Amino acid sequence: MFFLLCRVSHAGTESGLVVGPRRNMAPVKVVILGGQNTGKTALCVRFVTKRFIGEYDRKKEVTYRCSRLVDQEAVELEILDMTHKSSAASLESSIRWADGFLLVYSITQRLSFLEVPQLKKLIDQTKQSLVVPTVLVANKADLEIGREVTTEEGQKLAKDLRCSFRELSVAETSVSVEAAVLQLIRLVLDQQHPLPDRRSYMLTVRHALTRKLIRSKTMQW
Ligand SMILES: Nc1nc2c(ncn2[C@@H]2O[C@H](COP(=O)(O)OP(=O)(O)OP(=O)(O)O)[C@@H](O)[C@H]2O)c(=O)[nH]1
Repeated sequence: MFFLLCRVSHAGTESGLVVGPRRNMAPVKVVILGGQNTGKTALCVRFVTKRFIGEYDRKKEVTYRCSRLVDQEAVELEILDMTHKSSAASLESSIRWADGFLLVYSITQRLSFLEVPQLKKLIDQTKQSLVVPTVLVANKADLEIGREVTTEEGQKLAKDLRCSFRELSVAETSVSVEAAVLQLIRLVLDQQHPLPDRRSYMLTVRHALTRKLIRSKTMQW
């Protein structure tokens, strides 16, 4: 039997690496959203356990907890796996809770692809932001014979919706799943705590604007 609530620890001084100071002590909160049977649970389980388990007896939302080393920082993760049956209220509160999103569709189900823009709109509206860390995941790439959505369509949609894009097969390998989730974590961390050079750029812009404002006020007086 598979345990729905897992804790897998990969943090610490794995491989003798020195873990640097954390940019973020709070867990990074991720929600997985998408249409029915797109492989959301399979993706969560693959990420947490590295295993692909074909069928799941799951009727409600499940939160997985684990940790990872991301760029030599230990990061705690909470991943909420939504079902396609989740109520609108629960969907909205989950979106409010999350820091980042994995939007999953299946390349063999065009309908799941067509549902993505609506979900992204709901995320943007609920978060009241157009820069919400999001990775669009095109799953089931192993089922080429049943493909209904091209890679180019996926890439274009991701660009239109301001998301990163990954086409992968949860069934085939855990490497691409790991890469997709880590990409999302980096997007979240970078948004929460911009890199020093980006921060100093922002400060330069702010100082320049302040100087301009002071000068224009001085001229008015
Ligand atoms: N061939 C293939 N099958 C996959 C892949 N990922 C998931 N599946 C299968 O797709 C089916 C649905 O997977 P789930 O993970 O239960 O999908 P879900 O999105 O969580 O489903 P809901 O409960 O409807 O929300 C299962 O039979 C999985 O084994 C994949 O990459 N390739």
